Amino acid sequence: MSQLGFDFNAPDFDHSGFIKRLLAEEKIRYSDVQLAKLLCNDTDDVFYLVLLLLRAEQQQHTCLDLNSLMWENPFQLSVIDESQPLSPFISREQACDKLLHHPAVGEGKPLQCFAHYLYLARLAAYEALLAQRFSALARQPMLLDEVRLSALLDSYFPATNNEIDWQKIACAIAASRRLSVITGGPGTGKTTTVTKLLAILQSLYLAAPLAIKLVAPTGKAAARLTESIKGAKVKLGLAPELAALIPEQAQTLHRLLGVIPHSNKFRHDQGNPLHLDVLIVDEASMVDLALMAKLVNALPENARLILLGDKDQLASVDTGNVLSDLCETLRLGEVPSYSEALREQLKRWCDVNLPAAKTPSPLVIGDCLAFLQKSHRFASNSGIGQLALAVNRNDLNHFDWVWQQNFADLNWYGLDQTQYQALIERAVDAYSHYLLAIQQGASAAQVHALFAHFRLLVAVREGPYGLEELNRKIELALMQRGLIRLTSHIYAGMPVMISQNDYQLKLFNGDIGILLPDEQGQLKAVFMDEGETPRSIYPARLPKYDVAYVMTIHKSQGSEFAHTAILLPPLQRAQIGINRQLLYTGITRAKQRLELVAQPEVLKLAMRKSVARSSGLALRLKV
Ligand SMILES: Nc1ncnc2c1ncn2[C@@H]1O[C@H](COP(=O)(O)OP(=O)(O)OP(=O)(O)O)[C@@H](O)[C@H]1O
Repeated sequence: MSQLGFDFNAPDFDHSGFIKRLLAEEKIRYSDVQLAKLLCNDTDDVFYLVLLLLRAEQQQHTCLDLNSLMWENPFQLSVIDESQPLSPFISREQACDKLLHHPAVGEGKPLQCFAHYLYLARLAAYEALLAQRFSALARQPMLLDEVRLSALLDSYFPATNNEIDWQKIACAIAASRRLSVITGGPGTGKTTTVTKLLAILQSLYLAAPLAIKLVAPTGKAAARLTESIKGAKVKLGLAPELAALIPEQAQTLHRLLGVIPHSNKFRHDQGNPLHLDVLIVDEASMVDLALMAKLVNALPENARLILLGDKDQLASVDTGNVLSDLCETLRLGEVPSYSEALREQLKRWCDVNLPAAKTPSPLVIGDCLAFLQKSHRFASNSGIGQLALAVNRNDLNHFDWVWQQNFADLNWYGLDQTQYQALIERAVDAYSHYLLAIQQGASAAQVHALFAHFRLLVAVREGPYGLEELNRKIELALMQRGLIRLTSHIYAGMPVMISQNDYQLKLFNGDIGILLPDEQGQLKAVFMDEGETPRSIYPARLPKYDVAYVMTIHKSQGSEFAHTAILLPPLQRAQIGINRQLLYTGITRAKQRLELVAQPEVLKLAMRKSVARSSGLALRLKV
């Protein structure tokens, strides 16, 4: 008997049968087997660990966490026949020992180990670089006029009551450090805080104003940041000379870094750093490990990096979970664990006495974190805000309470054929406004604004509850109402969402265009880019796209809609891909009205299921 209690990896273990079963159950891909064979000559423990690593990478984990691996059934095979082995390993100890002594593992080798994590070398290198740069930024001291900073903080955050002003604390932290992370849910004032921060920084360095750049991961998110900063500047009523020193125009990260066509490198890197003093990255939860590493690597010496985002949203589409890893120690309702030195500084600058941390922050970047927890967008009578809170905390009592309140901004319909059909009709009503505006000759900007008012969000692509089928059903219903003329596969008013980056055309995953006739009546896809200027492209030249009446919640990240509807599949189809972060992200896309079409059990299932991605970043950032 083995240490795992099963005699699976006996000398006569049927490797080819086991691999066939992994392929048949779609636990691995054929190409994974080929790659694993390249790295390991034998079908041994390390071979299977590589298969598991490749599987983890496809699920966007940065590494394979050997501590949380279910060694008895690591591939999560279904138990059909008791005599069929579920694990190729004799014991965890033996597998780990073989791994450490394997010729493909180690510094400069294709596989690397760090603590109890196994990596593909490329991802280990990104993670190590990021940890090293973040630590250096967090430790780099800054010269500061404390008296002036304190006076500026007081003028931008006048004391109102006895409550701790966390926005003021966030500003104090970000003004005094090279690295800061400001996280918070929707409407907690991240943009307002950062606008005040920029005003404070420019006031501190008035003699030589700072070069400030604003970026976001997608064009849509950059456009939103531009709008929010513009709005926040107006609300703050800044003196014109100071307002002029605060940029409004945000750009995409790719544009800032300078895309090189057909290359995964950027024009700006360590050898050719960016020209800036302060970089603000909004929607940082969407930035994957590789992009964040390349961004941080391209920062010039002495630059400040300020990351903004909601740590509880879905992680980036690609590998990693950087923002969430950085904010790992933050808990809703709790004061962050700041060092004694920072608490002293905050007392001097903000006149605030923060309680000593129960345990010191284990992270080097602990003093760089600011957590905004009070929503200023959603009043206590807003159902959207309360529902987001209940879901985020997985608080079923609060969830039930929310639905007893009959909030005006919240509707929940169950899921049956009638509700499904009614949702399509409501979507058609909502989309009729922008389509009628096209018929009346409205400008592209107006059409885009009307289209952006409403969106139907779904969890999946395929099947009756998925993006593709629902897009077709909405198109058909729009045609039946005479709102579109569906004579060919493209038509006036057709909304498209780009699903593949095209660096030449400067069209990026998530960009939204609407097909509109030009002066000659020729249909062109019109995009609004990050600014107000429309850009037209012949439909035939477009990279891969989806019709955009319906969007997956994943793709909706970084966007907001005044009116948002969410459709979730029934329980029997909801086991994969439905989780708390997905539901929370969907809910927080809604600004004024949210409707949910879902079974209660599915909402509760989503709340229970929190997903985490394996990564060693937090461990590398340990003090
Ligand atoms: N301290 C405050 N007191 C009153 N209103 C505030 C305060 N901070 C922010 N607001 C208002 O709350 C709203 C949301 O603020 P803001 O856009 O800065 O939040 P955000 O966290 O950036 O939101 P988003 O979810 O869009 O990222 C704005 O209307 C803003 O003016």
